[in-house]
Amino acid sequence: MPTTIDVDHLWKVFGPRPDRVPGSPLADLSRPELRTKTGNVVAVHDVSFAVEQGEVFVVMGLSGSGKSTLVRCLTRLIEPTAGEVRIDGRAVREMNPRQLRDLRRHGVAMVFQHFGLLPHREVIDNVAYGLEIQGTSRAARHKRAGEVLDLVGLTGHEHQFPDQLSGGMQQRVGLARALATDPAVLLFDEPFSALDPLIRRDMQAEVRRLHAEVGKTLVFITHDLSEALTLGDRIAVMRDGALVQVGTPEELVGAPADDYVTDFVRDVPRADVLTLRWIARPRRADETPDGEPLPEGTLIRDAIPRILRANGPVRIVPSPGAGGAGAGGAGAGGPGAGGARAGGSRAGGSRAAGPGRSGTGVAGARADGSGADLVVGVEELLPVIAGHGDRVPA
Ligand SMILES: Nc1ncnc2c1ncn2[C@@H]1O[C@H](COP(=O)(O)OP(=O)(O)OP(=O)(O)O)[C@@H](O)[C@H]1O
Repeated sequence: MPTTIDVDHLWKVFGPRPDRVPGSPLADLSRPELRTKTGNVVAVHDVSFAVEQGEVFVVMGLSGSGKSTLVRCLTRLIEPTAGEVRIDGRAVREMNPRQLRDLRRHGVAMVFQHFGLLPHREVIDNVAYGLEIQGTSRAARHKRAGEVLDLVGLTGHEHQFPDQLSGGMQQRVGLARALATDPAVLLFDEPFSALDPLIRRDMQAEVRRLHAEVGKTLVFITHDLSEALTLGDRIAVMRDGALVQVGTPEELVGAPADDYVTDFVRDVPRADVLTLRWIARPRRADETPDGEPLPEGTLIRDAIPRILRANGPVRIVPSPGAGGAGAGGAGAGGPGAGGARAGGSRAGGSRAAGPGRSGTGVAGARADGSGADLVVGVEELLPVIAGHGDRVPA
């Protein structure tokens, strides 16, 4: 899969003489120490990652961890202090003002929490705004705006004004406006955090549906873990400007890189996120598997009744199209299901996919040469169902 966004050792330092911080001993100071000593804040701290074409990449972290600054640096809405960003292979920091304008008009669109709609323009003209700036004729831009309004379920509302719509509908207009110019990349900065929970869930479903339909590359900021797990093919967890871990929902929940990530995922029901590959083990010589085998990408939650009913362990087989022991994919039906996309990240703290317990789980079992005869029995299920499966040592 081609890389759409490539971020390489990116820094953003606010305050006086920011250039002196990246790569110097000052960068090792804590945020409060650095602020006291120099008046600087490192909002983005030596961050590297790659987003593949068509991927939904979520950036998650507590308030102040640097999510917004990082995402704004991608199109230089905030000027990075050091490092490189490439979008579709083009070095963003080397772009001149005209190239940068082109990138923002055609290549990358943003959807913000505050919808940023123009209050005195009808919905259709809000959606067509980006096309108008591009110089598209009125008829052509209205035609396109009508198409994307249909895509987000707002046909019939073309001639209303934004304040005549609910918050959820206004955010759909924001989505339609971002889609109208057919950008390759959509950046979402906490777009749904002002919406009430039910509408928020609707909008998350809408984003998943649109993603399946239009196949754009999405970068989505949230501080909400369940939103991250619902939407993300991969999730990058930020703390104090740095990336702590980049991984699939399954990797974050199954193998949190440190206490910060562990705290984030503590209350996630593991059986709802982890798949059978996480707990599969080699069959013992005295065991006879029972019943139809289960694909390794099956969510543990969905396999529980089968495994509990079986007379003996159930054989685990590769998921269709999974390509063997690539344990990085979310697998069939998992949150953020969408194939093995764990590769490509150079983030510090990112773990190899798989359960990390030697001899257990698909990756471990195959790595120790025990062949493909893997099983899951009741004894593997119990720790997960009880909610305290083995914690992976750091
Ligand atoms: N213009 C600025 N000048 C100085 N410091 C800034 C500026 N913008 C952001 N910061 C600081 O950079 C750090 C990262 O801020 P940022 O807004 O990127 O975090 P965030 O994770 O997006 O937070 P939130 O979820 O609250 O929006 C914070 O400590 C913030 O105070």
